[in-house]
Amino acid sequence: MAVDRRLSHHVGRELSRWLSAGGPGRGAPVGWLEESLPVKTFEELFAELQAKAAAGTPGSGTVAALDKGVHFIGKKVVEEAAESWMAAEHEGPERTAEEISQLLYQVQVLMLASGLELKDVYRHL
Ligand SMILES: N=c1c2ncn([C@@H]3O[C@H](COP(=O)(O)OP(=O)(O)OP(=O)(O)O)[C@@H](O)[C@H]3O)c2ncn1[C@@H]1O[C@H](COP(=O)(O)O)[C@@H](O)[C@H]1O
Repeated sequence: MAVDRRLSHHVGRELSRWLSAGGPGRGAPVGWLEESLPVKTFEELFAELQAKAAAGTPGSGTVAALDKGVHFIGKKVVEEAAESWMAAEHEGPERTAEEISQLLYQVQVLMLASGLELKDVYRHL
């Protein structure tokens, strides 16, 4: 079930990005979709999550997670860290990258739940 939900989240996110990028184009070359997908950086994702948290955006998984609190979010961080580790050992680089992206997302949600901004963390790097 976890894999189904993750796949559905991934497909939905990619479809939404594809539509934002203009959807199907006449004569689009093979591979156009993959190559035209915008890349979301760590900073851009954090700004997006901050804005959703501040607005209490309806339907946002981030807002729902923040409502559940640090204990719930902390467990998600540990879950995604373990899945990243397992993917790195057994599932190859593509799956590892996917799991790490989810780990980075959950870490950002934990930062928001803790009242931290990027600069608060960056100064320790
Ligand atoms: N990168 C992510 C991302 N990675 C994981 N998740 C969610 O984090 C949750 C936990 O992921 P799992 O795959 O572990 O979930 P699960 O185990 O299948 O299910 P449960 O643990 O929830 O039962 C799921 O609900 C995922 O959908 C994410 N949710 C959002 N983002 C990004 O955050 C942005 C804002 O999202 P919203 O706040 O939902 O609009 C999006 O545009 C995305 O870019």
